[in-house]
Amino acid sequence: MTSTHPTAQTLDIIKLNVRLANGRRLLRDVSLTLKPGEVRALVGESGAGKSMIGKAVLGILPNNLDISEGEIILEGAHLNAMTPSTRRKTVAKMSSLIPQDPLTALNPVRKIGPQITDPLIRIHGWSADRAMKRARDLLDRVHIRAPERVMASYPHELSGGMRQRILIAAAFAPSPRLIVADEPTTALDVTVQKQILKLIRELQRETGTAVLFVTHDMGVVAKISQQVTVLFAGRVMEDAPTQQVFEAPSHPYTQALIKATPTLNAVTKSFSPVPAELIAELHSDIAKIDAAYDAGDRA
Ligand SMILES: Nc1ncnc2c1ncn2[C@@H]1O[C@H](COP(=O)(O)OP(=O)(O)OP(=O)(O)O)[C@@H](O)[C@H]1O
Repeated sequence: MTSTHPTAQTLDIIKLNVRLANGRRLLRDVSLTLKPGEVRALVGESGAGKSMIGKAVLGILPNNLDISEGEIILEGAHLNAMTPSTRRKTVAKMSSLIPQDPLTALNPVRKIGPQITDPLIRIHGWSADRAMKRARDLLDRVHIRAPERVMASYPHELSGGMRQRILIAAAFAPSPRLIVADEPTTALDVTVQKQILKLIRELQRETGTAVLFVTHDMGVVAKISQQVTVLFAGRVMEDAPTQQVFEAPSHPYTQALIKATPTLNAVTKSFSPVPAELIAELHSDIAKIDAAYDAGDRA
């Protein structure tokens, strides 16, 4: 049977490498897929390259970093083959970001309303009325009381939890195919974190939007995702269904991450940090892989 779609995936990342100008690789042959309606967690400790994958997909890598090799295919569109301006428009139409820090993500001198409606009008070509109605509906859906009053407020007049709800509403408003959620609960209080996670999960299920969910917390992985990519130093250590990862983690680093998560081990209180010897061993393996890769480049 032939399909009219060039790919059945929402997102396909194939052997993605990101380098610094001096040649040092920060992402190393990262491959992953995201099916429509799926949540894939990207998990690993600080510096693993989780955010960088999200930024590479959205085309917002810092200027000093380059995609040196690999493919990013969003809804069948080969992003790396596009001109920067076509790429920007394609990504803006198909995807949204829920950022880590809601305060810096919002413009402090603009009211909330236009910050939600402007992209709907500018990028998606909606009428002002349609955009206003959608903003009101979504604010209501994320449990913001008095949406009209909130839309007329400035970001500093609202709590951190409310600001993050607003960004969740804004991300879901255009019904994107993909949402990148970059540690969306890290900057919030623990009780607010739980509510925000629940909200993202509910909206994701209702809308069927595929989500790439960046987190350092295996407890969050267990709650939100169906698939997991475990990263260490810009390299995929394990890629498997979430349930399988918790029942039978195959990589020692995944096993160590699970043991190191207090919320997963709250009953036994037997959590322990990722062993330094394991980290050293993984770094040494990666140095060998990099040397072989660079030798291949020079050959
Ligand atoms: N603009 C940059 N220039 C140089 N190195 C960078 C730059 N941005 C990130 N890095 C490095 O790339 C690696 C991956 O960074 P990234 O932010 O993706 O990590 P992360 O897994 O999201 O960690 P965290 O949870 O701390 O944000 C890190 O070693 C980081 O220091």
